[in-house]
Amino acid sequence: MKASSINTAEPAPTLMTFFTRFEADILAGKKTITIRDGSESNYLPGSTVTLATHESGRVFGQAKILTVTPILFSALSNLHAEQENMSLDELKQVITDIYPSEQQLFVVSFQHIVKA
Ligand SMILES: CC(=O)Nc1ccn([C@@H]2O[C@H](CO)[C@@H](O)[C@H]2O)c(=O)n1
Repeated sequence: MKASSINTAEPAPTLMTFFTRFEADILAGKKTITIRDGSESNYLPGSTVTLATHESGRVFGQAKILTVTPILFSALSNLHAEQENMSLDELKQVITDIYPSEQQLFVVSFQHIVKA
């Protein structure tokens, strides 16, 4: 990973937002990773984050951050798709919609621990 990809000036975030449509899968333990760009890659493994909806900021639980791993868009595989509870085609479409033309991404794995 390039040093310039790591934002060392900011403290590790304690809030992680998700589109509301993913809430049920997260609470059911079916979605255990999220894929973010460099600006959202500063999560600290071992830390606990509050989960909230992107649309309204409604808190729906807490999760423990397990790992943060760089990944190129071109290296996304069925393993990632399984952990997102979607097909690889769906996952690539979702990521392209959120992060157009971004190659360098980060897999953030988490364990959902508390329901709000
Ligand atoms: C709301 C917000 O700030 N940002 C994001 C960014 C990503 N995601 C989801 O993570 C996976 C890979 O990107 C897919 O399931 C995405 O839909 C999300 O829910 N919210």
